[in-house]
Amino acid sequence: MSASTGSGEFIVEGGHKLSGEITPQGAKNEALQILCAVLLTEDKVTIHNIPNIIDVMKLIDILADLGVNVKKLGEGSFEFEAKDININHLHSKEYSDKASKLRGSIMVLGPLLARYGEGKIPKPGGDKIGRRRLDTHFLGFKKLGAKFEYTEDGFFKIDATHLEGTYILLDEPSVTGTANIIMGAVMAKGKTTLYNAACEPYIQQLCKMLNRMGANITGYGSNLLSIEGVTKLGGTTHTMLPDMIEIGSFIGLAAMTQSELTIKNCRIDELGQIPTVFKKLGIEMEFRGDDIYIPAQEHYNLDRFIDGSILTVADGPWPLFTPDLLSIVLVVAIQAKGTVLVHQKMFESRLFFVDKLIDMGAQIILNDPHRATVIGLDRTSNLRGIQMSSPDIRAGQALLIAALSAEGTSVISNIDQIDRGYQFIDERLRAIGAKIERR
Ligand SMILES: CC(=O)N[C@H]1[C@@H](OP(=O)(O)OP(=O)(O)OC[C@H]2O[C@@H](n3ccc(=O)[nH]c3=O)[C@H](O)[C@@H]2O)O[C@H](CO)[C@@H](O)[C@@H]1O
Ligand SMILES: C=C(OP(=O)(O)O)C(=O)O
Repeated sequence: MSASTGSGEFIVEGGHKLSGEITPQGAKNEALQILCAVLLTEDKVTIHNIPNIIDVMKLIDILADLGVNVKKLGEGSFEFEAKDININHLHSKEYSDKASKLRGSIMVLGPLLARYGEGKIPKPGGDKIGRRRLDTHFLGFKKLGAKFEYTEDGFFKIDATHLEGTYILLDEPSVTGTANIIMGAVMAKGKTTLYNAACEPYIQQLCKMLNRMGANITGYGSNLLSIEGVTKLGGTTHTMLPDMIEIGSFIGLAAMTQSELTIKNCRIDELGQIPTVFKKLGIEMEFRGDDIYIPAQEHYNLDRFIDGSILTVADGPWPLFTPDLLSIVLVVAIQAKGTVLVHQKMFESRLFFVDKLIDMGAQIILNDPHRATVIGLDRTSNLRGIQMSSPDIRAGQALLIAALSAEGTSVISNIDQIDRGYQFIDERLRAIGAKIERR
């Protein structure tokens, strides 16, 4: 499968205002869950609004290798039929190589366990943003009756002849862990109660899809799920929500580049705290139907807390603010008026990219690996274009936003870190006036 890929670099000429409309792609992290769920039935599953990004295309490739019949119906629309799965493929080098390239591949385990009683995966890839443990997944599978082994050659293996529903208290509300355990439990015997479950819109979408396939899940949207096992699931049609992380990134982009932008079809009702947090950064926005309109703003003032103390923006499991947008918040604060503490609680190594922003002229203190204080420039000086490498998907997008706002030319290398999550980003930004080239 081909994606909007590229190794290579972006050459960005900063300092140009953008304008017009931009439409968010389908949600990356939802797509990774939904695609794995096609393994749960031998019937046809049609999925729309699949983003054309590296991680998603890699996962579709893995499904095809496993024997899923994949048919492209149109842009972003595919039909999947998991009739004859070749479970032996799990032991091949090809599977091992491909599955270790992305985080989302871990979610093939739940469906394979539910349908075939076994699953195997190498340590999955994804962003290198600190320790990313997988314990929650396997604690859940073990509770359902599976045997778990971490093999000497670095594979996570699960086996179960019989899965039985039970009460599971998750040690943390892991997003992919919750999705995996739900998919493992949908066809287990009896009732599974899952407490301290993640409840991101991604999980809610997955549960809605599974229910349409014949599952019996209640409580999604909260941290207490009840799953009555069924014997079989059937086909369905599913449409991905717009990517809320892209929406947040575009809000940040508009503010930093003083651009008037309309972000189309945002499903504002599913955005949780995202608009509120950007409003706390002083960014004006108007909801026009389901579009978010952002006027060109030369200045924006960071809020303070009611008692006048300095604002903190921190992440947390949904419905708290998603960690995937903190890098964008950080970059937006650079040109705001005021001071903000950005507190990345969930990941240990996601803030180190601030060094590059400091090189560009930003006023930031990295207090420790989890916290950075940004002292807004309020446009008293511009960022300068520099040469930099994109360390992870969201830091990459944050650096791109910084580069678009900066004076002069920036070169951003390692851009498949950006292409991993943002579909044809250079083309889409050029369409609203950005001077960006891929080489
Ligand atoms: C493919 C995919 O869907 N990736 C997303 C998924 O990753 P993923 O499912 O891998 O992330 P998890 O939810 O498991 O955990 C993320 C990190 O937060 C920590 N943690 C988690 C819960 C908690 O209450 N306290 C805490 O500190 C975990 O230990 C871990 O370091 O969810 C993350 C958290 O929203 C997002 O950043 C990733 O983009
Ligand atoms: C951290 C992210 O992705 P992944 O879990 O795939 O590394 C992300 O989408 O911001």
